[in-house]
Amino acid sequence: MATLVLLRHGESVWNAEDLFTGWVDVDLSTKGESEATRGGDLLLDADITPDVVHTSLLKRAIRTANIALDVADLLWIPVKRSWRLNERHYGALQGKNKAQTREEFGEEQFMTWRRSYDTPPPPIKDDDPLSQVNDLRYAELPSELIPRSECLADVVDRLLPYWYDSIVPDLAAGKTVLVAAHGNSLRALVKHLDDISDEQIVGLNIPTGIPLVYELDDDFAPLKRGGEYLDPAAAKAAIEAVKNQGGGKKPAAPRKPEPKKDAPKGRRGRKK
Ligand SMILES: O=C(O)[C@@H](CO)OP(=O)(O)O
Repeated sequence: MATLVLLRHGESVWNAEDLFTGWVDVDLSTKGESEATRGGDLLLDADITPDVVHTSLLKRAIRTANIALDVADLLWIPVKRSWRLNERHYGALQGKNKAQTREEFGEEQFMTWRRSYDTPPPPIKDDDPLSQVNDLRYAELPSELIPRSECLADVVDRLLPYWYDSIVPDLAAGKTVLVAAHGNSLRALVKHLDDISDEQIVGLNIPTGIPLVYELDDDFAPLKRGGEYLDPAAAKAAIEAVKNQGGGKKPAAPRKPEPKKDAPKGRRGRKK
């Protein structure tokens, strides 16, 4: 048996402004820092002591992990970072306001870009100031691996090699693993862990800053599907808030007005 803790970063300054973020490296808001602190408190209260932390290359996840681990006096544990845990690349939508995008393109297109499994937003151009092609932290990645836009299926494809090659070996060694990442990279991981269908994953949202704990069996499958949030009531409310970003399903106020293959099924910790 192994313990896996998933932690979405605390609220970022762009979450607070309702902007599509993706690979843009924005910082935590003050509220996000408090959420990260509470994440650390929740780990302490639950007596969960991570042995190793895996983060993306983006500071909102890195700082969330640091703040939470500092609370637990665990800043010293080994850390591994990978672009494969980054947020979904939001393509040309990066930096755009969600509510305005919804208003401009309509609810259906907005939700297709935001939550459909296999439709990526329009690609970002390489000369766009919000493109990551010239970002130093990806300098060793072949240019074709740097996304210009991603749907969730793309995230599953790029995340799973890291799951198998880096996270599973830590779990197999009996370590309690903390993964500090992002709404959509964690949705991709949860889809894999809980074997959620392409249709069902559309409705799954991950709240900021609340640890989600999975106990895994010897095949790295969850003993309890969906795991357990350390503060279930707060998680429920926060999930609704994520769902409703950009105006959600609420009626609009009167104002101006190629398929990807899913991850192969089977044992979750084994390469197929
Ligand atoms: O903007 C983003 O990068 C993500 C996460 O904040 O947003 P969404 O929940 O709309 O996919």
